[in-house]
Amino acid sequence: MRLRFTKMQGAGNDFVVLDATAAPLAIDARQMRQLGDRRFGVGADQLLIVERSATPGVDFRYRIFNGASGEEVEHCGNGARCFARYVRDRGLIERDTIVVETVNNQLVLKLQADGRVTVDMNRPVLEAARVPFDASGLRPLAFAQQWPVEVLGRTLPLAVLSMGNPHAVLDLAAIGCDDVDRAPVETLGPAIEAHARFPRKVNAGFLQIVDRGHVRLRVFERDAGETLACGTGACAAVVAGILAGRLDPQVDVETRGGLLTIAWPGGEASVAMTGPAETVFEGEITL
Ligand SMILES: N[C@@H](CCC[C@H](N)C(=O)O)C(=O)O
Repeated sequence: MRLRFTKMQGAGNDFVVLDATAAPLAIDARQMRQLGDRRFGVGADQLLIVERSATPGVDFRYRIFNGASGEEVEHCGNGARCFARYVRDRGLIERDTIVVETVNNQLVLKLQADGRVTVDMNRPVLEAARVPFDASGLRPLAFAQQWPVEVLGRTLPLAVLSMGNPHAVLDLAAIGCDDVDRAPVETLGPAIEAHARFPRKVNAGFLQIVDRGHVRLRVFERDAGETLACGTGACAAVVAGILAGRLDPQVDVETRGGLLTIAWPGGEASVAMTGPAETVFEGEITL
């Protein structure tokens, strides 16, 4: 099968985007992995399939797959911004405000005059069971979403929450690390990702708080390894920092691939994420 694709990136988190708005696309997990493969395919952290939506008031549906596993996932913040740029640049919609549904959510996206995209990421889910996180036998730490979790022989205070997909955030101050570049992402990342308390695995965030409005973040993503940025991970880290009383309601998140701005007033309010989204190249591949 020959397939046209668009390669995009949002803060260095990269995507292969496929257009299924005119006709359905039948791609299996093996073909997904081939598209995601950086040597035998195009190469991407995630693959996005754009479809029309049948739901009244919703413009599109977009599906997200991790490139390394070919598994479908619930949410992708950087992907959402690239999706918005994609449908607008291709003339699939004329409006600057777009409503899209994912497998478990509806999102509202807004293209800004400066080229960035703002996504209403909905409210964070803090109930452990809904992350999902198995908290049996554990007592929460000072904040309801923070749990003492045994990882590689040490107890880590992990903030556990869902942004539609599962996240565990480690404030590096808790392990005496003051520079995210020296965080033990390669060792703790895979151990947290596959920890038995997360039945659907988890994205592991490593947070350095610079000041109340500025953090640095690395994320070891579920089924993707460390990426240059993770949009849902940035939202999860800021929510965790705000709930811990360590961050203001608006925070600049410095990732290895670029800057994301996250705002959350707290409570039942939505998290807003603003950041870049760009097309890198287009092409055709035989699968
Ligand atoms: N890069 C993403 C998240 C992609 C999905 C994640 N790996 C998962 O399995 O949940 C983002 O920008 O949010």
